[in-house]
Amino acid sequence: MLYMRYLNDPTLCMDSYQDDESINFDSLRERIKLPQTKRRLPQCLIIGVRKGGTRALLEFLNIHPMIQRSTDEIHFFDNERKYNMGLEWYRQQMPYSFADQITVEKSPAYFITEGAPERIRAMNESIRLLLIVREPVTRLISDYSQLAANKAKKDKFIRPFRDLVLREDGKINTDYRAVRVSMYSLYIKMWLSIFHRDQILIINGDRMIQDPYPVIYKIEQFLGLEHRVGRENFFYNKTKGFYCVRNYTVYKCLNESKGRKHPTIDPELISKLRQFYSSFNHEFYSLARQDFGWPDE
Ligand SMILES: Nc1ncnc2c1ncn2[C@@H]1O[C@H](COP(=O)(O)OS(=O)(=O)O)[C@@H](OP(=O)(O)O)[C@H]1O
Repeated sequence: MLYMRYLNDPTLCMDSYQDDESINFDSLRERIKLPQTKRRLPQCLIIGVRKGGTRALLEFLNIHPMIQRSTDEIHFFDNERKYNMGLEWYRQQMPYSFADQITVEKSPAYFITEGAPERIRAMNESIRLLLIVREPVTRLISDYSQLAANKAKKDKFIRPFRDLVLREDGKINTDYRAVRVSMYSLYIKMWLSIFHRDQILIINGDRMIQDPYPVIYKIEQFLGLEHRVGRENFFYNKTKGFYCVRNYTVYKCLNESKGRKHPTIDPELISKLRQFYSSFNHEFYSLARQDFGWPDE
């Protein structure tokens, strides 16, 4: 009965980064299927951007009792093999939910994948999309830090940031994927050609780091949800240097792969990168109908 209450009230579930002593609600939900629940295709997707704060956003949203989220990134719409397994396979990857709950999945690669918007529209043309972006140079450095950390784990050689982002002639190396991902205007165009602007909420990831509460409040409105996530659900953890979440049972921060220390980059190179992104940024503001105010140099 106690578990029934926990399972019925997902405000009590902050399961993706639970420690060993806590109850793992995701796995419990998998084992105890409540009557009236079933796996449903997502009605809301976090489409990106990589290193924008997608995991924090998903976990913050998961505090809401009317939201159920897929803990894993499914990569259904950006992976041919998975896409060919069909929508029924995708549905099976989703958590159990009640009919009035909203299922959310996040895979940051969707944002940059050609064809993903068409595939998503074919699943649900009235889907709600969340895109969280960060200042493009910060995002690039974050992306590099992740790739460097992965190489370090495998004892592989890590090329310096400068060598990857600059070509031999000193121009910005747009062949480097991490550089390209921050050229947001290129990708938002393909989404806006498929979806109505009102179906996409674009979130400022740098602001969410400073104060997650208003961001989640806005998303509650966007998704037509009752306001249920309060300021009291967030607390700033000095050691982590980021906001973490709490409710009746949980007091948790994202794991160490989120909020990595970034390498120090030569300010001249930062300035050069900002200049490079400037025209893409202004085009993005105009398409997004939102001025993010990112520095032009
Ligand atoms: N509350 C909270 N806790 C920890 N980290 C936070 C939080 N809010 C935003 N962020 C930022 O999220 C960055 C990782 O972004 P993603 O989760 O989108 O990364 S990924 O694309 O899924 O790998 C991560 O980037 P790095 O700082 O480079 O690690 C964080 O800056």
